Amino acid sequence: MGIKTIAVLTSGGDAPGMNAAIRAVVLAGHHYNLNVLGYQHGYIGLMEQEYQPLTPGDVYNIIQRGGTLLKSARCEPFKTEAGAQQAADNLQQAGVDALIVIGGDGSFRGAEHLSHFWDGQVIGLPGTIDNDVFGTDATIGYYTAIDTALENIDRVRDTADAFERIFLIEVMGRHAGFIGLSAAVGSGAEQVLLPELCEQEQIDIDALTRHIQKAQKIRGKCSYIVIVSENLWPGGANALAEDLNRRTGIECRPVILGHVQRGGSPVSLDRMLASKLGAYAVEAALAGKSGIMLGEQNAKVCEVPLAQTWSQRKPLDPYLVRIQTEMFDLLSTEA
Ligand SMILES: Nc1ncnc2c1ncn2[C@@H]1O[C@H](COP(=O)(O)OP(=O)(O)OP(=O)(O)O)[C@@H](O)[C@H]1O
Ligand SMILES: O=P(O)(O)OC[C@H]1O[C@](O)(CO)[C@@H](O)[C@@H]1O
Repeated sequence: MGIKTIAVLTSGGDAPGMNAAIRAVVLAGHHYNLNVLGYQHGYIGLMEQEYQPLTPGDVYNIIQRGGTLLKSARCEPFKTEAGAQQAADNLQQAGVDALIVIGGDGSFRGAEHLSHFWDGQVIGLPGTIDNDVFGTDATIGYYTAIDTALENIDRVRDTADAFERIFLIEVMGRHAGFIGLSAAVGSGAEQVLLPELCEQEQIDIDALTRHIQKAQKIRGKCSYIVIVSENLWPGGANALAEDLNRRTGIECRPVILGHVQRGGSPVSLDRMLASKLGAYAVEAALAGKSGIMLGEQNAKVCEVPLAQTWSQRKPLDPYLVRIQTEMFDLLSTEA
Protein backbone atom coordinates (compact mmCIF):
# COMPACT_ATOMS: atom_id res chain seq x y z
CA MET A 1 0.00 0.00 0.00
CA GLY A 2 1.45 3.34 -1.05
CA ILE A 3 1.89 6.28 1.25
CA LYS A 4 -0.62 9.12 1.25
CA THR A 5 0.57 11.69 3.76
CA ILE A 6 3.99 13.07 4.49
CA ALA A 7 4.97 15.61 7.11
CA VAL A 8 7.93 17.96 7.35
CA LEU A 9 9.49 19.94 10.21
CA THR A 10 12.56 22.06 10.87
CA SER A 11 14.48 21.56 14.12
CA GLY A 12 17.56 22.92 15.92
CA GLY A 13 19.34 26.05 14.72
CA ASP A 14 17.62 27.49 11.68
CA ALA A 15 19.72 27.68 8.54
CA PRO A 16 19.37 29.61 5.27
CA GLY A 17 17.89 27.22 2.72
CA MET A 18 15.49 25.51 5.11
CA ASN A 19 12.65 27.30 3.32
CA ALA A 20 13.95 26.11 -0.03
CA ALA A 21 13.95 22.55 1.33
CA ILE A 22 10.39 22.86 2.66
CA ARG A 23 9.31 24.24 -0.71
CA ALA A 24 10.92 21.32 -2.52
CA VAL A 25 9.16 18.80 -0.27
CA VAL A 26 5.80 20.49 -0.82
CA LEU A 27 6.19 20.80 -4.59
CA ALA A 28 7.43 17.22 -4.99
CA GLY A 29 4.65 15.98 -2.68
CA HIS A 30 2.10 17.84 -4.80
CA HIS A 31 3.62 16.35 -7.95
CA TYR A 32 3.04 12.86 -6.54
CA ASN A 33 -0.47 13.65 -5.22
CA LEU A 34 0.54 13.34 -1.57
CA ASN A 35 -0.92 15.31 1.33
CA VAL A 36 1.84 17.36 2.90
CA LEU A 37 1.63 18.54 6.51
CA GLY A 38 3.99 21.09 8.03
CA TYR A 39 4.69 20.71 11.75
CA GLN A 40 5.71 23.91 13.50
CA HIS A 41 8.45 24.55 16.06
CA GLY A 42 10.38 21.35 15.49
CA TYR A 43 9.62 18.51 17.89
CA ILE A 44 7.46 20.80 20.02
CA GLY A 45 4.99 20.81 17.13
CA LEU A 46 4.93 17.00 17.10
CA MET A 47 4.28 16.85 20.82
CA GLU A 48 1.59 19.51 20.73
CA GLN A 49 -0.02 18.48 17.44
CA GLU A 50 0.74 21.87 15.90
CA TYR A 51 0.52 21.38 12.16
CA GLN A 52 -1.05 22.71 9.01
CA PRO A 53 -1.54 21.30 5.50
CA LEU A 54 0.97 22.77 3.06
CA THR A 55 0.09 23.42 -0.57
CA PRO A 56 2.17 24.93 -3.38
CA GLY A 57 0.55 28.31 -2.61
CA ASP A 58 2.01 28.21 0.92
CA VAL A 59 5.56 27.91 -0.38
CA TYR A 60 5.28 30.47 -3.15
CA ASN A 61 8.01 33.12 -2.92
CA ILE A 62 9.97 31.56 -0.06
CA ILE A 63 12.94 29.98 -1.83
CA GLN A 64 15.02 33.12 -1.30
CA ARG A 65 14.07 33.68 2.35
CA GLY A 66 16.23 32.94 5.37
CA GLY A 67 14.78 31.48 8.58
CA THR A 68 12.05 28.86 8.33
CA LEU A 69 8.39 29.17 7.48
CA LEU A 70 7.72 26.32 9.93
CA LYS A 71 9.71 27.96 12.76
CA SER A 72 12.32 26.00 14.63
CA ALA A 73 13.00 25.07 18.23
CA ARG A 74 15.01 22.93 20.59
CA CYS A 75 12.79 20.66 22.66
CA GLU A 76 14.11 18.90 25.78
CA PRO A 77 10.86 17.06 26.72
CA PHE A 78 10.91 15.25 23.37
CA LYS A 79 14.06 13.43 24.45
CA THR A 80 12.10 11.45 27.03
CA GLU A 81 10.15 8.27 26.27
CA ALA A 82 6.91 9.98 27.17
CA GLY A 83 7.72 12.88 24.85
CA ALA A 84 8.47 10.66 21.87
CA GLN A 85 5.42 8.48 22.59
CA GLN A 86 3.22 11.56 22.59
CA ALA A 87 4.72 12.65 19.26
CA ALA A 88 4.21 9.15 17.83
CA ASP A 89 0.56 9.07 18.93
CA ASN A 90 0.00 12.48 17.34
CA LEU A 91 1.58 11.42 14.04
CA GLN A 92 -0.58 8.30 14.04
CA GLN A 93 -3.68 10.36 14.71
CA ALA A 94 -2.84 12.78 11.87
CA GLY A 95 -2.41 9.83 9.50
CA VAL A 96 1.22 10.63 8.69
CA ASP A 97 3.07 7.89 6.80
CA ALA A 98 6.48 9.54 6.52
CA LEU A 99 8.20 12.36 8.41
CA ILE A 100 10.96 14.50 6.90
CA VAL A 101 13.14 16.16 9.53
CA ILE A 102 15.30 19.09 8.42
CA GLY A 103 17.95 19.81 11.05
CA GLY A 104 21.35 18.96 12.45
CA ASP A 105 22.78 15.88 14.13
CA GLY A 106 20.75 16.49 17.31
CA SER A 107 17.57 16.54 15.27
CA PHE A 108 18.60 13.24 13.67
CA ARG A 109 19.11 11.70 17.10
CA GLY A 110 15.58 12.89 17.75
CA ALA A 111 14.34 11.24 14.54
CA GLU A 112 15.96 7.95 15.50
CA HIS A 113 14.50 8.21 19.02
CA LEU A 114 11.05 8.75 17.51
CA SER A 115 11.39 5.67 15.31
CA HIS A 116 11.43 3.49 18.45
CA PHE A 117 7.89 4.62 19.18
CA TRP A 118 6.43 5.15 15.71
CA ASP A 119 6.09 2.79 12.73
CA GLY A 120 6.16 5.49 10.06
CA GLN A 121 9.12 6.29 7.83
CA VAL A 122 11.68 8.85 8.99
CA ILE A 123 13.99 10.72 6.63
CA GLY A 124 16.51 13.42 7.60
CA LEU A 125 17.78 16.35 5.55
CA PRO A 126 20.93 18.06 6.83
CA GLY A 127 20.05 21.67 7.68
CA THR A 128 22.51 23.54 9.90
CA ILE A 129 25.07 26.27 9.34
CA ASP A 130 27.67 24.26 11.28
CA ASN A 131 28.24 21.60 8.57
CA ASP A 132 29.03 19.16 11.38
CA VAL A 133 26.96 16.27 10.04
CA PHE A 134 28.81 13.16 8.92
CA GLY A 135 27.90 11.69 5.53
CA THR A 136 27.33 14.82 3.48
CA ASP A 137 29.88 17.16 1.97
CA ALA A 138 27.79 20.15 2.98
CA THR A 139 24.71 20.91 5.00
CA ILE A 140 21.95 23.27 3.88
CA GLY A 141 22.89 26.75 5.20
CA TYR A 142 26.62 26.24 5.48
CA TYR A 143 27.60 28.04 2.27
CA THR A 144 25.48 31.06 3.12
CA ALA A 145 26.97 31.24 6.62
CA ILE A 146 30.49 31.26 5.16
CA ASP A 147 29.59 34.09 2.79
CA THR A 148 28.01 36.08 5.61
CA ALA A 149 31.06 35.57 7.80
CA LEU A 150 33.38 36.59 4.97
CA GLU A 151 31.44 39.72 4.13
CA ASN A 152 31.71 40.84 7.73
CA ILE A 153 35.33 39.81 8.22
CA ASP A 154 36.28 41.80 5.10
CA ARG A 155 34.71 44.87 6.69
CA VAL A 156 36.65 44.33 9.88
CA ARG A 157 39.82 43.96 7.83
CA ASP A 158 39.31 47.44 6.35
CA THR A 159 39.31 49.11 9.73
CA ALA A 160 41.96 46.74 11.13
CA ASP A 161 44.22 47.73 8.27
CA ALA A 162 43.55 51.45 8.67
CA PHE A 163 44.47 51.33 12.38
CA GLU A 164 46.96 48.47 12.11
CA ARG A 165 45.07 46.64 14.81
CA ILE A 166 44.66 43.05 15.92
CA PHE A 167 41.15 41.61 15.85
CA LEU A 168 39.78 38.39 17.29
CA ILE A 169 36.71 37.41 15.27
CA GLU A 170 34.52 34.73 16.82
CA VAL A 171 32.49 32.58 14.45
CA MET A 172 29.81 29.97 15.15
CA GLY A 173 30.15 26.21 14.73
CA ARG A 174 29.22 24.81 18.14
CA HIS A 175 32.10 22.29 18.47
CA ALA A 176 33.15 22.11 14.83
CA GLY A 177 35.53 24.31 12.86
CA PHE A 178 34.01 24.20 9.37
CA ILE A 179 32.80 27.80 9.33
CA GLY A 180 36.01 28.92 11.06
CA LEU A 181 38.33 27.21 8.59
CA SER A 182 36.47 28.43 5.50
CA ALA A 183 36.23 31.93 6.94
CA ALA A 184 39.95 31.98 7.67
CA VAL A 185 41.00 30.70 4.25
CA GLY A 186 38.49 32.93 2.46
CA SER A 187 39.43 36.09 4.33
CA GLY A 188 43.19 35.58 4.42
CA ALA A 189 43.22 35.61 8.21
CA GLU A 190 46.64 35.45 9.87
CA GLN A 191 45.59 32.88 12.46
CA VAL A 192 42.78 30.40 12.97
CA LEU A 193 41.77 28.69 16.21
CA LEU A 194 39.46 25.72 15.73
CA PRO A 195 38.37 22.90 18.06
CA GLU A 196 39.85 20.29 15.71
CA LEU A 197 43.24 22.01 15.75
CA CYS A 198 43.48 22.79 19.45
CA GLU A 199 44.67 20.22 21.94
CA GLN A 200 41.66 19.16 24.05
CA GLU A 201 39.72 21.98 22.40
CA GLN A 202 41.72 24.52 24.42
CA ILE A 203 43.47 27.56 22.98
CA ASP A 204 47.22 27.71 23.59
CA ILE A 205 47.43 31.39 24.47
CA ASP A 206 51.25 31.30 24.55
CA ALA A 207 51.42 29.99 20.98
CA LEU A 208 48.95 32.66 19.89
CA THR A 209 51.07 35.33 21.60
CA ARG A 210 54.23 34.08 19.90
CA HIS A 211 52.52 34.16 16.51
CA ILE A 212 51.29 37.73 16.97
CA GLN A 213 54.68 38.88 18.25
CA LYS A 214 56.43 37.26 15.30
CA ALA A 215 54.09 39.04 12.89
CA GLN A 216 54.83 42.34 14.56
CA LYS A 217 58.58 41.68 14.53
CA ILE A 218 58.59 40.86 10.83
CA ARG A 219 56.02 43.31 9.55
CA GLY A 220 56.03 46.04 12.15
CA LYS A 221 52.67 47.43 13.13
CA CYS A 222 50.13 45.69 10.92
CA SER A 223 46.59 44.43 10.82
CA TYR A 224 46.28 40.87 12.11
CA ILE A 225 43.10 38.83 12.14
CA VAL A 226 42.46 35.77 14.25
CA ILE A 227 39.40 33.68 13.44
CA VAL A 228 38.33 31.85 16.57
CA SER A 229 35.57 29.28 16.87
CA GLU A 230 32.99 29.76 19.60
CA ASN A 231 33.25 27.64 22.76
CA LEU A 232 37.03 27.52 22.68
CA TRP A 233 37.72 30.00 25.48
CA PRO A 234 35.67 30.51 28.64
CA GLY A 235 33.85 33.80 28.11
CA GLY A 236 34.46 33.73 24.34
CA ALA A 237 36.33 36.30 22.26
CA ASN A 238 35.67 39.15 24.72
CA ALA A 239 37.34 37.28 27.56
CA LEU A 240 40.13 36.02 25.30
CA ALA A 241 40.94 39.60 24.25
CA GLU A 242 41.04 40.69 27.89
CA ASP A 243 43.15 37.71 28.97
CA LEU A 244 45.58 38.25 26.13
CA ASN A 245 45.94 41.89 27.10
CA ARG A 246 46.37 41.12 30.80
CA ARG A 247 48.90 38.34 30.27
CA THR A 248 50.95 39.73 27.41
CA GLY A 249 50.08 43.40 26.98
CA ILE A 250 48.85 42.63 23.45
CA GLU A 251 45.87 44.79 22.66
CA CYS A 252 43.18 43.40 20.40
CA ARG A 253 39.56 44.09 19.62
CA PRO A 254 37.01 41.26 19.82
CA VAL A 255 34.17 40.91 17.30
CA ILE A 256 31.49 38.27 17.78
CA LEU A 257 29.67 37.56 14.54
CA GLY A 258 27.01 35.52 16.34
CA HIS A 259 23.55 35.00 14.93
CA VAL A 260 24.07 37.18 11.85
CA GLN A 261 25.64 34.00 10.48
CA ARG A 262 22.29 32.21 10.75
CA GLY A 263 20.24 34.71 8.76
CA GLY A 264 20.01 36.07 5.26
CA SER A 265 18.98 34.93 1.84
CA PRO A 266 20.47 31.52 0.97
CA VAL A 267 23.25 31.56 -1.63
CA SER A 268 22.83 29.55 -4.82
CA LEU A 269 24.63 26.44 -3.52
CA ASP A 270 22.31 26.20 -0.53
CA ARG A 271 19.22 26.68 -2.70
CA MET A 272 20.36 23.95 -5.10
CA LEU A 273 21.24 21.52 -2.31
CA ALA A 274 17.96 22.17 -0.49
CA SER A 275 15.88 21.80 -3.65
CA LYS A 276 17.60 18.58 -4.66
CA LEU A 277 17.44 16.95 -1.23
CA GLY A 278 13.88 18.08 -0.55
CA ALA A 279 12.57 16.53 -3.77
CA TYR A 280 14.69 13.40 -3.29
CA ALA A 281 13.29 12.97 0.23
CA VAL A 282 9.78 12.66 -1.17
CA GLU A 283 10.89 10.11 -3.75
CA ALA A 284 12.78 8.18 -1.07
CA ALA A 285 9.64 8.14 1.08
CA LEU A 286 7.60 6.86 -1.87
CA ALA A 287 10.22 4.15 -2.37
CA GLY A 288 9.62 3.02 1.22
CA LYS A 289 12.97 4.21 2.61
CA SER A 290 13.36 5.06 6.27
CA GLY A 291 16.01 5.64 8.95
CA ILE A 292 18.27 7.54 6.57
CA MET A 293 19.62 11.01 6.03
CA LEU A 294 19.93 12.25 2.48
CA GLY A 295 23.14 14.11 1.79
CA GLU A 296 25.38 14.94 -1.10
CA GLN A 297 28.82 13.50 -1.78
CA ASN A 298 30.80 14.56 -4.83
CA ALA A 299 27.72 16.27 -6.27
CA LYS A 300 25.60 13.11 -6.02
CA VAL A 301 22.73 12.58 -3.63
CA CYS A 302 23.54 9.83 -1.14
CA GLU A 303 21.71 7.91 1.57
CA VAL A 304 23.34 7.61 4.99
CA PRO A 305 21.99 5.59 7.95
CA LEU A 306 20.79 8.13 10.51
CA ALA A 307 22.99 6.78 13.32
CA GLN A 308 26.13 7.31 11.25
CA THR A 309 25.43 11.03 10.98
CA TRP A 310 26.26 11.63 14.62
CA SER A 311 28.31 8.60 15.64
CA GLN A 312 31.11 9.47 13.23
CA ARG A 313 32.94 12.76 13.43
CA LYS A 314 33.16 14.59 10.14
CA PRO A 315 36.73 15.67 9.50
CA LEU A 316 37.82 19.07 8.24
CA ASP A 317 39.28 19.08 4.74
CA PRO A 318 42.95 18.32 5.53
CA TYR A 319 44.16 20.16 2.45
CA LEU A 320 42.36 23.35 3.48
CA VAL A 321 43.88 22.98 6.94
CA ARG A 322 47.33 22.54 5.45
CA ILE A 323 47.20 25.55 3.16
CA GLN A 324 45.84 27.79 5.93
CA THR A 325 48.24 26.69 8.64
CA GLU A 326 51.36 25.94 6.57
CA MET A 327 51.47 27.24 3.01
CA PHE A 328 49.61 30.51 3.56
CA ASP A 329 51.11 31.18 6.97
CA LEU A 330 54.06 33.32 5.89
CA LEU A 331 55.15 33.54 9.50
CA SER A 332 55.78 29.81 9.59
CA THR A 333 58.50 30.19 6.92
CA GLU A 334 59.86 33.71 7.51
CA ALA A 335 62.74 33.96 9.95
N1 LIG B 1 19.73 12.44 22.03
C1 LIG B 1 18.55 12.93 21.62
N2 LIG B 1 17.43 12.19 21.76
C2 LIG B 1 16.24 12.66 21.34
N3 LIG B 1 16.07 13.87 20.79
C3 LIG B 1 17.12 14.66 20.64
C4 LIG B 1 18.43 14.23 21.04
N4 LIG B 1 19.31 15.21 20.75
C5 LIG B 1 18.59 16.21 20.22
N5 LIG B 1 17.27 15.88 20.14
C6 LIG B 1 16.17 16.72 19.65
O1 LIG B 1 16.57 17.49 18.54
C7 LIG B 1 16.47 18.89 18.85
C8 LIG B 1 17.52 19.66 18.11
O2 LIG B 1 18.82 19.21 18.49
P1 LIG B 1 20.02 20.25 18.65
O3 LIG B 1 19.60 21.35 19.56
O4 LIG B 1 21.21 19.45 19.04
O5 LIG B 1 20.17 20.91 17.22
P2 LIG B 1 20.68 20.28 15.86
O6 LIG B 1 19.59 19.55 15.19
O7 LIG B 1 21.95 19.54 16.10
O8 LIG B 1 20.91 21.59 14.99
P3 LIG B 1 22.03 22.72 15.18
O9 LIG B 1 23.31 22.03 15.49
O10 LIG B 1 22.06 23.42 13.87
O11 LIG B 1 21.54 23.62 16.25
C9 LIG B 1 16.60 18.93 20.37
O12 LIG B 1 16.07 20.09 20.94
C10 LIG B 1 15.79 17.69 20.77
O13 LIG B 1 14.41 17.96 20.68
O1 LIG C 1 20.66 30.05 18.82
P1 LIG C 1 21.12 29.15 19.90
O2 LIG C 1 20.06 28.23 20.37
O3 LIG C 1 21.83 29.88 20.98
O4 LIG C 1 22.21 28.17 19.26
C1 LIG C 1 23.47 28.57 18.88
C2 LIG C 1 24.13 27.40 18.20
O5 LIG C 1 23.37 27.08 17.05
C3 LIG C 1 24.20 27.14 15.90
O6 LIG C 1 24.02 28.41 15.34
C4 LIG C 1 23.77 26.12 14.89
O7 LIG C 1 23.97 24.87 15.42
C5 LIG C 1 25.62 26.93 16.43
O8 LIG C 1 26.58 27.40 15.54
C6 LIG C 1 25.53 27.66 17.74
O9 LIG C 1 26.45 27.13 18.68
